[in-house]
Amino acid sequence: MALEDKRVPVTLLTGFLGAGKTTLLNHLIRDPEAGRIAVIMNEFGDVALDHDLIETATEETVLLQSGCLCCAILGDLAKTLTGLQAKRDAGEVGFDRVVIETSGIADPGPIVHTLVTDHQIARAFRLDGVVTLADAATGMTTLDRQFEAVHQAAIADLLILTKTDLVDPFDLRRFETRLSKINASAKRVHAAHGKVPPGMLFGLTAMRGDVTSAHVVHWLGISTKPAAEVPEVAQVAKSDPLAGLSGILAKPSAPLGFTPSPPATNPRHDHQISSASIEVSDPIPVNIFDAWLDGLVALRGPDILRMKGILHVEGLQYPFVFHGVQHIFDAPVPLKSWTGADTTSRVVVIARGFDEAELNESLKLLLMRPETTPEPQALQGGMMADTSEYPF
Ligand SMILES: Nc1nc2c(ncn2[C@@H]2O[C@H](COP(=O)(O)OP(=O)(O)OP(=O)(O)O)[C@@H](O)[C@H]2O)c(=O)[nH]1
Repeated sequence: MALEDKRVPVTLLTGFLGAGKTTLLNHLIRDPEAGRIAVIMNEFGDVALDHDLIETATEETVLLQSGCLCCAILGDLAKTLTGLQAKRDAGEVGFDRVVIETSGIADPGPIVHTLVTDHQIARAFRLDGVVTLADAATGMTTLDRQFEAVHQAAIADLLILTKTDLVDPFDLRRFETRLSKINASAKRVHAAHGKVPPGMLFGLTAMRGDVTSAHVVHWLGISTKPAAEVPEVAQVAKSDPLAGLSGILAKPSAPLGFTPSPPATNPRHDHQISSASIEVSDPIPVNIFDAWLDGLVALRGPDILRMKGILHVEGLQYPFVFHGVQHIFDAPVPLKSWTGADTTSRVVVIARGFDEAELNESLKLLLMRPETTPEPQALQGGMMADTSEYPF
């Protein structure tokens, strides 16, 4: 039976300058179906305009000003969240969830890191999803010019296209295609002037112990085709599974065949973004997964915009869902109530500066099988070493 996660869900609402975040938020907080929401807003610059534009339907609206949330005032976010929690515990305010509206130029990565790694925050709050608004009218140019906008799209669980009324269907399709190349796993919807049913914005990640397999597959956004049916993957699985593994592992300077990141020559274009996914039908030995992950993170950590997946580990009865941004991972969540015979692991990676073939090749390492696999509990270090107990 899965333990109920009682922490307050936090939605990160991001999107480039003028994408329509405040417009959407105004609709949201007026919608009775959205429940009680505490809003944290961040504006970059001296004039706190958005704060004035937000109607006072929420019990608690906090403005974080004079700096960008993703850099200068990350510490303020931690203080604000813990302050909100203290007021809630004291019965001074009531809210069931928090929405953080980032400034338009914020890189959402560091904010996600803070939500996940700050122990005080993570005790009371959990990331419920990243919602990114993409302006269909100006989005193409913004993606060309601003890497923050590319990262905002890449990290999203849900992409909301705004201002679709201002573009013709052909341009809209081109924009959608571009977004799908940056982040194939995010669901995409259109919103006219910020009108989105609240239910669509919430419960986006599968980082909860009580999720269903359908929810996980939806969150990962990849097909449910078994690995054996994917010709390229099946071929690798059948070739000598250990060929190269020990050799690769014996070369710590280039573990698992990854090459160190080349210096970014033009970080402002999303053609440097690639994504890849894999499905592995049989449980993965924990040391294979740890070796793959360690190698990827050690050499290419800063380039990993997002990684998520469900993992069936050899020797464990139930799978885990995991989620990482760059080298930082949420505590993996064991799905103890998982039922059914499906043991397919699914992993999705969105990265910068990778050749897509290289990314696919690295994922195929998850199909390798050593002759003997240590018990998961016996392993030291690595992601799985910390996951034997549900932390909440
Ligand atoms: N035509 C059209 N305009 C929209 C739509 N959504 C929002 N807008 C307008 O876009 C402008 C910017 O919207 P905001 O909600 O302030 O955008 P924001 O993302 O909060 O902006 P920043 O805080 O500056 O980053 C406003 O004038 C909105 O009325 C839409 O679907 N269609």
